[in-house]
Amino acid sequence: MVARGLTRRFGDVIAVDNLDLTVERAQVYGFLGPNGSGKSTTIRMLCGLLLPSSGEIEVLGYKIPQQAEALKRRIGYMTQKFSLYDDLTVFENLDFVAAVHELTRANARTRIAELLKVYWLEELRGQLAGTLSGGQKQRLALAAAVLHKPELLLLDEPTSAVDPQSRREFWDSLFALVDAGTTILVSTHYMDEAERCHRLAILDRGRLVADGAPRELAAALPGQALLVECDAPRRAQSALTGFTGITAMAQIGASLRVLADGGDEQRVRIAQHLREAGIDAKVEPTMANLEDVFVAATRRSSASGSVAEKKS
Ligand SMILES: Nc1ncnc2c1ncn2[C@@H]1O[C@H](COP(=O)(O)OP(=O)(O)OP(=O)(O)O)[C@@H](O)[C@H]1O
Repeated sequence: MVARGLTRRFGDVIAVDNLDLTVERAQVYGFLGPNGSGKSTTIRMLCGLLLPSSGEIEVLGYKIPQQAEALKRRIGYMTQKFSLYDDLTVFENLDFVAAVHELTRANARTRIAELLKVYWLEELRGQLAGTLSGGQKQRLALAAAVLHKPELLLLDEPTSAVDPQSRREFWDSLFALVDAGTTILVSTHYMDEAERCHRLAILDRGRLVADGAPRELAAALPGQALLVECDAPRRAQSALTGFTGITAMAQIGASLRVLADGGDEQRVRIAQHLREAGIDAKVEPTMANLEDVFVAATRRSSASGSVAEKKS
């Protein structure tokens, strides 16, 4: 999948701003971004549900939106909102989806039996979908989305309504699909899910602010992540507020995680500043994680956005 200069405006709002993306086959490609950053709008354009204002998209060899109808037969789409019928049973929902995809009766029965087994739905086959738990609904929705064996699966925040155990099981199912050759595009708010993607695009206010493999992104983080250990992390945080070269701070349990520009001299300056404020603290470098990458990328983008706004 390749997108170049992908842009979508809604009136004055630029929901997606000049996005360039390349997604290889049989990978999980993630979109990570805050609310309103353009994840859903991007996914909807990539699967031909929404027209771009400008830009070019090619998915599985089809030009989108011109050949969107042909593409639709080869993709599956699942959103955070449960979009099946509450008053049909698990089996009836899958049977309905099989009819939409025009499977023969015999093929539908074989495929549904397979899906009920793979997604642990056999015992629930006669239960009304509306009475399923969040995790069960999501397994049913995934079964429905892959019923026609799509080559590409687009998932828009599929795990936002389920517990951590169900999320883990859901991701196991995604990797099983990838092993079978499916390409998966998934948007998420969760850092642990983002870490599991082969590659990741970080969006902020419609713009691509970073992309790459999660580990590469963490390794390429400009500046450094520091851990401040002391008796009074809240006091340390307020002492460091406004300190030049600090991008972000967050209290993690009894310590303070600091994202700072520069190298070791900056770490020493921070330790010195805390000492002068009467706080006895150990300031040590720590491994950057994806949350650091996310915070640094979105802060950088806000800073450049405000410069652009001032200029205009
Ligand atoms: N149909 C629409 N009409 C007008 N504005 C829209 C429409 N769809 C999206 N937007 C706007 O476009 C921007 C991006 O929204 P989008 O839903 O793509 O973000 P998102 O990253 O998926 O957010 P969330 O995580 O909250 O789902 C927002 O400012 C939103 O209000």
